[in-house]
Amino acid sequence: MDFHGYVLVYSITSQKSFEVIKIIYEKLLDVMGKKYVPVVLVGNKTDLHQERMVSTEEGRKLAESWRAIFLETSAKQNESVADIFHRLLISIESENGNPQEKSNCIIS
Ligand SMILES: Nc1nc2c(ncn2[C@@H]2O[C@H](COP(=O)(O)OP(=O)(O)OP(=O)(O)O)[C@@H](O)[C@H]2O)c(=O)[nH]1
Repeated sequence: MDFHGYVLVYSITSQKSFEVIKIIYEKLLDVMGKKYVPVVLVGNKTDLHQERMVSTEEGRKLAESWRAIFLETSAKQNESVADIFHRLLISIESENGNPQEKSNCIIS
């Protein structure tokens, strides 16, 4: 099977999940033998903002260091979930050298 991009999700309420996602990313690059892979980094569970352990800034900085897209979501409240896949597809298209406007992939 051919993989083109990845969605890596951590919980904003868990520092451990944030650390684990870094390890997963490194292993991913290692296995694929690449220096770059299209990734959307997702901080999930924004509805639990009172239990937040990972700041938005930390997530954003990590994504920047990977040249990844960064989003915070609440799967529970279905907030920005469709956006994850839309933006991943744009990132994959761009990696493949296809400009966004030429894409005929539609997500609804
Ligand atoms: N409040 C809240 N809970 C969520 C959200 N997304 C998932 N959960 C809950 O988090 C728990 C773990 O969700 P899973 O989908 O099983 O995620 P997982 O990565 O397989 O979790 P683990 O197996 O615990 O590592 C479940 O109880 C979900 O209902 C969210 O956006 N907000």
